Amino acid sequence: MTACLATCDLCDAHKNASPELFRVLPPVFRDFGARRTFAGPVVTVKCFEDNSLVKAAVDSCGFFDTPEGRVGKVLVVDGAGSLRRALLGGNLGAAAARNGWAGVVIDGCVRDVAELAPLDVGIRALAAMPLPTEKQNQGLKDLAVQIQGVWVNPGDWLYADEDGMVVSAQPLS
Ligand SMILES: O=C([O-])CC(=O)C(=O)O
Repeated sequence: MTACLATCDLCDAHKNASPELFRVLPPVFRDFGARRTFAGPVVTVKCFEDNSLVKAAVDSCGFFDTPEGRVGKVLVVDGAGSLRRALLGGNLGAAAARNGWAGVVIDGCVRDVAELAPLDVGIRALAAMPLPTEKQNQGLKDLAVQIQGVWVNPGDWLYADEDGMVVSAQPLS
């Protein structure tokens, strides 16, 4: 299991680090899953009101095994902050939990809030929106994305807890 470090402690230790190494996401995300604290290496998707690649990601294996134990990954979705469509709902959230993802962070919306609430996976998004997307296989994956103005790169480490979310170019200890 990945150690979940307190974001406040990480900020105390790294607040003067260069933004290439350490970034803090703006405090505009709501918590929708049962896992309030999560951390892991980042995988990215960029899409606009089309969650085809979000579905493909959460349907795939969300972890890898190391000699120190299992490491769950964090899917970071640049949805351009759209409040018009939901990029993840109960089915995709359940897939993320089942496939061992540590968390899903969406710069956009989710739906099926009651179904997401008990899932053992971190889920952060801007808001709830009942409208789904049209899946038309549009989007990009494994690229640097901007989440609320903050760069997040594939392979960065994301740490989330009740105080917020931080991103580091290296795993932190
Ligand atoms: O499939 C979708 O577009 C989102 C959804 O409703 C779900 O994950 O259950």
